[in-house]
Amino acid sequence: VAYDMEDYYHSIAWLEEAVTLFRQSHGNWFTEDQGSLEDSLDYLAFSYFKMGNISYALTLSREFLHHDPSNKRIARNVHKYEKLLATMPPSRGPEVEVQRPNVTHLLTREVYESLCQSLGSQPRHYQDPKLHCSYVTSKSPLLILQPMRREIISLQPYVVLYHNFINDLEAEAIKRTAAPGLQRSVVASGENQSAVEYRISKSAWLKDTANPVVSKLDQRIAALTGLNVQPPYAEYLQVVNYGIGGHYEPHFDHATSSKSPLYRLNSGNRVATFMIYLSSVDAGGSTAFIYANFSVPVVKNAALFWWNLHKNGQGNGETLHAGCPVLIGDKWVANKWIREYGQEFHRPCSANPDD
Ligand SMILES: O=C(O)CCC(=O)C(=O)O
Ligand SMILES: [Fe+2]
Repeated sequence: VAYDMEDYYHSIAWLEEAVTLFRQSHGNWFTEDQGSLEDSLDYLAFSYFKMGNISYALTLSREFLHHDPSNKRIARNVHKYEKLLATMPPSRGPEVEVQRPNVTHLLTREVYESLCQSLGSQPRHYQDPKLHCSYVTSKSPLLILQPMRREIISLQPYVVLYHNFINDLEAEAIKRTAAPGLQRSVVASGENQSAVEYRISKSAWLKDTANPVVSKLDQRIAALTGLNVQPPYAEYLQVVNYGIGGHYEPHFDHATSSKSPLYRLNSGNRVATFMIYLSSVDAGGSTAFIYANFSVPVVKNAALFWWNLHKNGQGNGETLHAGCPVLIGDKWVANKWIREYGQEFHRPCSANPDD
């Protein structure tokens, strides 16, 4: 993706790693998609050439020819690089420094990357006693019989983590039911939906009839949030699977324009998100809240809940969040998006923009 987008800063980092691994494997490295040392050298040499480091592009291309002397295109490149170097004044000091691209579509990149590289939020309860853990036993019989362990992660925006919301058997049932229907995830773009490079995962929608576990989860979500999760006041359960490198760059879950397909005439905007972690992940994959400046590590079987809208119906800009790239392992989550309509008596409106 980086190479195709001419983001050579990132393609060089990935390809350097690939070339190193291929070199160390002495030809015994088999990749799923038939990648090879020669492929990586080819792309890496061209990335360096584009960044102006011609002498290193030449070194890498010669290494390529050492392995595959018959490749005419690379032979022509070697010739071209030699000619270029001969006409260039001898360089002084280090070669051209590779600059990090200034990605306009992601102004929040710095914070996003640093939150993803940290270990996730650390307990901050000593800073603010309101950020505490407690058992939730509201009037619901479900919760009286089985109190839920709630950790308040942030007050503005309001984000809480319910530990052991689901059990291992239920999580397996959800993944097993969703697996055959998984398809490349899409996002709302303009008035349509499309696959984009900033959301890399597969997903499937599960109706409550797909498996009895789905309706059990619906009941539990309703008991905990006090919200109406009956269609059309909530969406079906969206099960998402991220592989290595899978991610979802900073975004809002709610519609920021009434033209967005996320905005539904019969149910309004997405008032809240209830996201269940169906797996653990060996490294990476936290959920990062960019403006609020914290990240939540993947806690298997826990569920994260937050309000996307203020009580006056406006989107809460503080909820900008992301699914960090998975580095090792794979990650499964299930999203339940709850709509504005149908909640009139469960979450009354307020004119106060701070509510
Ligand atoms: O995977 C995550 O941690 C976040 C997912 C997310 O934000 C989404 O699916 O809308
Ligand atoms: Fe999201």
